[in-house]
Amino acid sequence: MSTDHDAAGLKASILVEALPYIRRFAGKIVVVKYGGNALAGTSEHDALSLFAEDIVLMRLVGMRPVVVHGGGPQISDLMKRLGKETEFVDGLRVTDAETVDIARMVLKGQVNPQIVAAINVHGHYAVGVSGVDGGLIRATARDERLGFVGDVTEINPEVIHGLLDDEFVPVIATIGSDINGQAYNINADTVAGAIAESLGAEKLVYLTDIEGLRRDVADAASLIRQTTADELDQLVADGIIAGGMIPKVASCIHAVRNGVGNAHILDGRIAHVLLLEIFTDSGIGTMIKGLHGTTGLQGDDA
Ligand SMILES: Nc1ncnc2c1ncn2[C@@H]1O[C@H](COP(=O)(O)OP(=O)(O)O)[C@@H](O)[C@H]1O
Ligand SMILES: CC(=O)N[C@@H](CCC(=O)OP(=O)(O)O)C(=O)O
Repeated sequence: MSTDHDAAGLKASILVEALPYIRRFAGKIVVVKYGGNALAGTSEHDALSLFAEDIVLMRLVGMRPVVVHGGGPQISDLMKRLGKETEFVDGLRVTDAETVDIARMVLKGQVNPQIVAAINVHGHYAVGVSGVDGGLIRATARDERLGFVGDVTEINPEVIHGLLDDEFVPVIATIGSDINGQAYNINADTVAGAIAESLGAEKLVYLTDIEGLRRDVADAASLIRQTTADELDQLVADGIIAGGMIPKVASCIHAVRNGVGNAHILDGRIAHVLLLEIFTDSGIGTMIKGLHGTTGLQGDDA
């Protein structure tokens, strides 16, 4: 009997703890980058279902989530099946004409509808778009040695505002185009940051395959719970941020210096990690504090 009461009390206290955050974040835009690795976790279907539940819950309590997704491992899989070699330079996939077609097929044809469908199990919430739709992402070639890898030159967020105003959850595949209609393959981390800035998002959240930033990649105990753009500049200069973490951290630094409230790096493999970050006092993962951001950390400006 008393255990039943304890369990019920715990459930109630979790809901009560969420209340101030539900109030605070009502109407706020949260850009969530869902990496291909998070999607390709041990149990793909379960990981995606849990993620979809979090997005739907955020939307139902009045937040305005925007999903930007990757699909790197999935592009590599198809390339392998087609007998094509994959080559990365500084974390970016060397993209010839055939590879940009493959990237477009995988991102807009496979990963995007998978995420949209998982969200829409719960109702008619999600709409998938690519950066080509509504001229959302204008891009230009980054470096001719990388082929059709794009740098974002401009974000035209009208199509996203339209979807948000109609209460949809935009799900964005990161293919952009130049003024001549040429498609480019763009790193999803970079796009998420640029979109968060253009929307003046309250939060930019990266879901990845590690619990957050570490001072020493090999030491789980060195997790950084809260940091600033200035401190991150130093960690980058010291070579502590490496590999696939570099574009995430660069985007977080840029975003919090350009109007985004806070940025977060979280472990997408943890069940309901988004809810744990947004709706609990303790938060989770690494938070990069912006100038205007509010935090979920106890004793802060809650
Ligand atoms: N300082 C650091 N703290 C945490 N992870 C780091 C750090 N430096 C490099 N990494 C690496 O970055 C990886 C996440 O980047 P990546 O594999 O590209 O993720 P995703 O596929 O989700 O975009 C981690 O698994 C980790 O190995
Ligand atoms: C230019 C470039 O490298 N583009 C990425 C786009 C997908 C992506 O970024 O996916 P993740 O977030 O899952 O890594 C690629 O081709 O893999």
